Amino acid sequence: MFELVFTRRFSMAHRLLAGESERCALPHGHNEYVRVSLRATNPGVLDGHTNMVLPFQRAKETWHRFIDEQVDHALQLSEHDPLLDWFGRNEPQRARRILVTPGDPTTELLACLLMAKLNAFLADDGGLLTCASIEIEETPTNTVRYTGNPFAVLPQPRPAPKCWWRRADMTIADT
Ligand SMILES: Nc1nc2c(c(=O)[nH]1)N=C([C@H](O)[C@H](O)COP(=O)(O)OP(=O)(O)OP(=O)(O)O)CN2
Repeated sequence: MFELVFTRRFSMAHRLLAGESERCALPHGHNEYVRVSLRATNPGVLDGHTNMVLPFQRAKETWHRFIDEQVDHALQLSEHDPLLDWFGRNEPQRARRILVTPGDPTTELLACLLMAKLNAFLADDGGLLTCASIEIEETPTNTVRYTGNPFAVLPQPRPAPKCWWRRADMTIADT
């Protein structure tokens, strides 16, 4: 079966409060790569004319716009992080650039949130493709890969329509 594989780079900052590492609890940044593999939902044969699963541009346009305009240079914070309140009170304009996660914004969580978001975009575009796997290279030495259904592992803190990763829009938070 064909897979269309697209890679995008983004910069981000986060901190992890619930784990054991004091180092990770201080805000810090990474330049990351996200690589997605897309499969046809109803695979067919090449037609002898266009010979495409789908034009690359159509398959990746909304996704790359989301990564470039919303994820790139966003600060990622847990919805329990007190820094969220600080930004809301002191820099409300910048608070809109915070990607808010259900619990600590680890690479595992981000991979599944982004996969769910991509699948929402693909479903909204006719459901011709679905994301089969995602990889996030957090650092040159650490990569997380997820294959399968992201909802099998994602927390569900609120009803589905109130979770930004389930909506086919450009939101990165629910507040
Ligand atoms: N399972 C996870 N463990 C860790 C995550 C994560 O998302 N999932 N994230 C971090 C921190 O973000 C940390 O900044 C990166 O990890 P670390 O291994 O400390 O990165 P290094 O660049 O220092 O890696 P080296 O290969 O040791 O140079 C921590 N853990």
